[in-house]
Amino acid sequence: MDGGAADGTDFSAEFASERIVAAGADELERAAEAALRPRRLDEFVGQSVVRDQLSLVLQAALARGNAPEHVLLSGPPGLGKTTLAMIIASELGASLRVTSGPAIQHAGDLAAVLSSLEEGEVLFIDEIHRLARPAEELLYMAMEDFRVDVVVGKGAGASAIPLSLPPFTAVGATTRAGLLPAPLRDRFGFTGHLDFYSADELERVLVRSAGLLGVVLDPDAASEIAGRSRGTPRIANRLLRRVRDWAQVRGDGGLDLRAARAALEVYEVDPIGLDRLDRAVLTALCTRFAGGPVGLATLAVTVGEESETVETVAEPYLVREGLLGRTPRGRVATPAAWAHLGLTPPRAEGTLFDG
Ligand SMILES: Nc1ncnc2c1ncn2[C@@H]1O[C@H](COP(=O)(O)OP(=O)(O)OP(=O)(O)O)[C@@H](O)[C@H]1O
Repeated sequence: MDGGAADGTDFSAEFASERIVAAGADELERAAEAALRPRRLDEFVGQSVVRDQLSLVLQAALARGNAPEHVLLSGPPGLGKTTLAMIIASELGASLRVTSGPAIQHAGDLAAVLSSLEEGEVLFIDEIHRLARPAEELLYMAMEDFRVDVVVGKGAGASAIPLSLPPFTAVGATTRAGLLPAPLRDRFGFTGHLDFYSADELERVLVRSAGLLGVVLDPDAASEIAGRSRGTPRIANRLLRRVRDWAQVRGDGGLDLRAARAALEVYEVDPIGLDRLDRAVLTALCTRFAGGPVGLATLAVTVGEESETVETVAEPYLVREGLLGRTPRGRVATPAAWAHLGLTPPRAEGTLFDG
């Protein structure tokens, strides 16, 4: 995953993969997730707008007996893009081919995948914003004209042989829709943007997952875990597995409120989903710098982290939750940050004699 925050929004999980509240997942976790994936659109919780729109696109295509238009799914990691791609294929009764931007090094790699597609297949390209330029250009042509030029030979003797492709549906997923070049974006007939889930939706995700894991989750435990899951089903499912561990090893096996709170305390995930690093940043900002403004580099040194880690791992969620502000003069703690830490902000100068 990429690291920078060129557009001010960063969904990177590069540094975050070991955190319990990381939005990204490693291979091992993806295997655990597979069992919890909804298989049909009506099992997919939340995202009602995208779900409804997608359902229309798919039903219309099925009724016409055509492959549907290409679909672009955008949004932060862990919100269900891969799951939706799998659902699209299964709703269409089509098989799914999976690849990703980073896996395609050369245009030839993509040409090989495209030329082996069968009619109606769904081609899922994860992290599509990371495709190399020549592959991207090949993809435009394939998506628009169902054709690729296969280059035979090398140098001056090379020639391009046009090869027509059967109709297929490309499903692209990206965490950074803004990074997609317009010509590529324009080739998608339908774009769905996934947003963070409400606590209520996450509770439904958790209850469903608990059922699949064969455990009973008390409603107040579901609500407790949902509140700490940062709007992200992947995090909710991960916390659920940790609570299940706690209940099995230290509790009586029941997934109740006590087990949820105790387990999440062990993993240092606080009631609004902040972890140790998030809290260290906020605490330093409030107690060492009187709430700021303070420069990123100084703040990072104070918590013993790289600036990039603080910026890409901790800050996006703190900003999203309205706990930290990024100003031209540096980082500032908001009144909500002081309140969350149970601290009283120093009285601002000029308000001393107010009232
Ligand atoms: N709407 C949903 N309902 C139920 N479970 C969901 C939903 N969305 C995601 N999940 C679960 O969350 C986990 C992560 O989802 P998924 O892999 O689809 O996310 P993603 O957006 O593709 O993430 P990434 O960009 O990191 O690949 C999966 O286990 C999936 O089952």
